[in-house]
Amino acid sequence: MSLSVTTSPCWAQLVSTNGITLSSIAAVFQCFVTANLFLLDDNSVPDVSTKYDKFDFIIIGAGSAGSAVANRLSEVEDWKILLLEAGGDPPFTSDIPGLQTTMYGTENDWQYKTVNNGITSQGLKDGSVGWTKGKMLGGSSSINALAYVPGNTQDYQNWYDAGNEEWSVEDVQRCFKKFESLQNEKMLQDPNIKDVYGHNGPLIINRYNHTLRTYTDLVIESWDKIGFKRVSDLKAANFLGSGIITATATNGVRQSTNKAYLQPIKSRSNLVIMKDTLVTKILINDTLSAYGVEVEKNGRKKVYYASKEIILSAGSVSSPQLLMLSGVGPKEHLESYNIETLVDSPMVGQNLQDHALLPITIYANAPGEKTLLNMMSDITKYVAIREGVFAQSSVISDVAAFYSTVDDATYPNIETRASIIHKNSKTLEYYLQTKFRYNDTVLASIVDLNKDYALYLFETILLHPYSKGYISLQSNDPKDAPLIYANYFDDSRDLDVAVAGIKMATKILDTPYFKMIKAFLGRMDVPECNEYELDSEDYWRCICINLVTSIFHPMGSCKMGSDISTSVVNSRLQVHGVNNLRVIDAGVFPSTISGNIDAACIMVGERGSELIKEDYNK
Ligand SMILES: Cc1cc2nc3c(=O)[nH]c(=O)nc-3n(C[C@H](O)[C@H](O)[C@H](O)COP(=O)(O)OP(=O)(O)OC[C@H]3O[C@@H](n4cnc5c(N)ncnc54)[C@H](O)[C@@H]3O)c2cc1C
Repeated sequence: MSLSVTTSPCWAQLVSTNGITLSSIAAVFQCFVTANLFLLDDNSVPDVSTKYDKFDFIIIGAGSAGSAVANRLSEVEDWKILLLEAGGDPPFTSDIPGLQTTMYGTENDWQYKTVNNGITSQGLKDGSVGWTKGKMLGGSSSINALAYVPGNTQDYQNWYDAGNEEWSVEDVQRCFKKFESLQNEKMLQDPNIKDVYGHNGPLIINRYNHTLRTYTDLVIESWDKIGFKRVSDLKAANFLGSGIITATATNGVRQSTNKAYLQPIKSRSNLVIMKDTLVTKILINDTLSAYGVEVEKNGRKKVYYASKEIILSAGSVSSPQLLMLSGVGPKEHLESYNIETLVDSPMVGQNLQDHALLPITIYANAPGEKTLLNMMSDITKYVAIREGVFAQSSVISDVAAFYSTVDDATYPNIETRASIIHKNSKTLEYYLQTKFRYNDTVLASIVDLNKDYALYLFETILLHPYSKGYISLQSNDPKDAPLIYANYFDDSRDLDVAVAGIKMATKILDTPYFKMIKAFLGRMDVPECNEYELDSEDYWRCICINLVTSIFHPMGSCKMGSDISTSVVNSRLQVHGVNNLRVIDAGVFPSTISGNIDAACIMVGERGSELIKEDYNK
């Protein structure tokens, strides 16, 4: 194996002082990159400092939605567009699906944490939930877990029925198809699947050639037996049932919105992309019209002006923060930080929703252990042909079930994802630490059982929680992260749904495959829960309260709606009370989506761009 001879110093990085971790694996890849043994796509944009300070449109944030907006608006040749992004180029680990979690806690992550409320998530470090968010070109689409889930049509019917007339199901579906490019040959051969996807858009969607397909198929077969009916494609089945999720990846490489929307147009002469540029304030004049932004780049402050509009696409956490710092928000709150209130907009930062994640840990005697040699061959395989475990999302597999705790419902309220982890996994501890932040006791209880058994970690996700949180300022300094009050289980109905959903999912233990592999439920060591019988309702209530985390889907904090007392933007995404200012990101979702929300964010970027073009007859 020539790689092992020429790269022996690289292999030495594999075992760090903490054993083999995903970080040490990333270090091996880095070594190959440095030695020019591993060719990468160019995901960078040149670092410009433009001499111009006047543009037609300024877009704040080059994330999932903002990248789409930058691309679509700069199609109009006589518009000059400035795209401002606080982060830089994505690291090479962004391209490699299996190294996704190695970006958590780095400069490419905003590293937000929720405020510890002393009640929920007490089995996590500091009682606070990590809210990872991408800080780079492509935003969170460059760090996310790559699941492509456009949601159930009822989600968008709900938006429309709430009075948001620009968001009919037909318009929304047209916008999804506009950016999709399905490239899975098997799926394309089935007309029922082919027809529900777009084929000529910028974002490539495919399925993984998953290394654990034998096991994931058996999980789907088992779900089918407990009533989560197997479907041939989840989008075609309107995200009800179980099956394989498509991914924003192809041939082993992530397809972020940076790759899909920005790289192909980075040399457009009417578009300036400025990286490492933090927007600190939106400037609004006496007639309540937004006309510019203050930024900070390399410690220097500067102002840029927009003659037409400013588009805020900084994501659900930063967008409300920037609005408040700029004088648009709840008056009393702004006054408490000595910020002059230009528009008293009470809903800014309110209505925050997230998809809560609850774990189920099932152990079994298959799949077996991976050796060091297996792991070296995994790395070699990816470097050589972009296949194998690093060509697929970190630990989580690509199968999911969407179901309802209400009998015969056609609208799912739970998504469950299966992570299948080899016995005595070398990377499980790192994964649990970085993604879930479990405290040492909880962590040890999961990792210890995995020493002798494979782990089936089912992530139970609450799709439509009633609980709502909010975002408020910590100070009037734009560099201070805002305070995030997630309020998981604030509404007790959510706990009922979560426990009912988990009880439905654990029925999988009674299916033939799980019996064959002698599967059993493992106890997660949370002292408050240890008095309860395993798998009892009380046990699950206690686990849900103590171990609730996030699947990183904050939405709704700049809600779309008809008036300023109940929402932040109107149906055309214009900020109530301010001229020339729109929000286009996950913040505007008026209600939750049945699944992972990246696709919906990109769709919002596409639809928002259409609305802007309509307003200027372009
Ligand atoms: C770890 C993780 C895993 C996820 N997994 C999935 C998944 O598998 N499937 C799925 O569908 N969804 C997933 N999501 C969710 C999804 O990726 C996000 O909801 C979506 O990308 C959000 O899009 P957005 O445009 O609202 O914001 P973002 O994509 O977060 O973009 C906001 C951008 O604005 C920039 N910005 C913020 N503040 C400023 C400022 N003041 N000045 C300049 N720039 C600023 C940020 O750096 C960022 O680039 C995941 C998210 C995370 C974080």
